[in-house]
Amino acid sequence: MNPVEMQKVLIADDDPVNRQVLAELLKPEYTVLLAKNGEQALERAARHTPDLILLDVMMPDLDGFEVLRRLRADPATAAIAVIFISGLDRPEDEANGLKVGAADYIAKPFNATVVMARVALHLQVVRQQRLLEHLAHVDALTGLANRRRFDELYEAEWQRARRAGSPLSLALVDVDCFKQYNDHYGHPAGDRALRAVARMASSCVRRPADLAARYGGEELVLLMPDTEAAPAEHVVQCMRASLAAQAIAHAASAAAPVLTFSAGGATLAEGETAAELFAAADAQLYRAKHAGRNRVEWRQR
Ligand SMILES: Nc1nc2c(ncn2[C@@H]2O[C@H](COP(=O)(O)OP(=O)(O)OP(=O)(O)O)[C@@H](O)[C@H]2O)c(=O)[nH]1
Repeated sequence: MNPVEMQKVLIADDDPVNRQVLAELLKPEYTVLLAKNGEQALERAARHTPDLILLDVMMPDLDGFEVLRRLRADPATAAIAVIFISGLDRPEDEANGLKVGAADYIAKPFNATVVMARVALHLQVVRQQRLLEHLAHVDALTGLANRRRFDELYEAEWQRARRAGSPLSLALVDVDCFKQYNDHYGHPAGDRALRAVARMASSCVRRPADLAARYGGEELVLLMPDTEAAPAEHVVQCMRASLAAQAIAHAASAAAPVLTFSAGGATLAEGETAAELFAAADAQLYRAKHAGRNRVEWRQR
């Protein structure tokens, strides 16, 4: 396996011998990170977001239980799987470890084969969870974020913009005469055309915080936090120019002989709700359609 694809395991144990034994065991298959106390474990977990933490229960200062509690309290580390490794081997210790949220509990002295098998099992679960999360957030046809993902992020970004007083821009992009495109070229060609528009969106929406999502059938939405109206409109114009450069024939379009889209945008105004901003962008899209399509309309302040 390519090392960049290796899953990351953090070993947190105050005993250097244990750390070394576990590290030697795991290194051939995983990227191994080490922490010699609870504070270091929290710091490394926040910085590297490992896929799994092997966490010693009895450590000076912060013990494993407290480390787990703090991991869960921080949204950035809350979902990381934790396996306790502990010298406490009574059934009630094990039950307690599982009760506070560990995925598993391994008593010392541990058996290397069992440790490897359990680590592999839990990392497999982590992989499957990630895959499910990915599938739940991605539109299968275009590979863009789906509407569910947009709805989640839109609400969060709107809250953030209101709190920080930062700009937030939103654009709705709707392919022109797409019904006619499907009718003329067939549904599979329509799907390919939608993918092409989605590629334009991904290549023009470049900032890490930006989001291009498929909102519905032939409609995309672009969410651009910390972006004023002019640069946001520029992104949409970039998309329009990129699509024009592709010159995908659309013989049945009333707008142009090639595939085009109309877009409407707005930038968050003082006191505006998320729903109002969305409605404002939608109203601009309506204007763009009614002014002849193949254009971008942006709400003026
Ligand atoms: N190929 C394909 N077509 C889709 C998909 N989703 C929606 N559509 C089609 O997109 C078309 C949208 O049609 P309308 O809402 O009438 O809009 P339009 O023809 O683009 O007209 P204007 O927006 O006014 O330019 C419908 O024919 C849908 O069947 C999809 O995933 N693939």
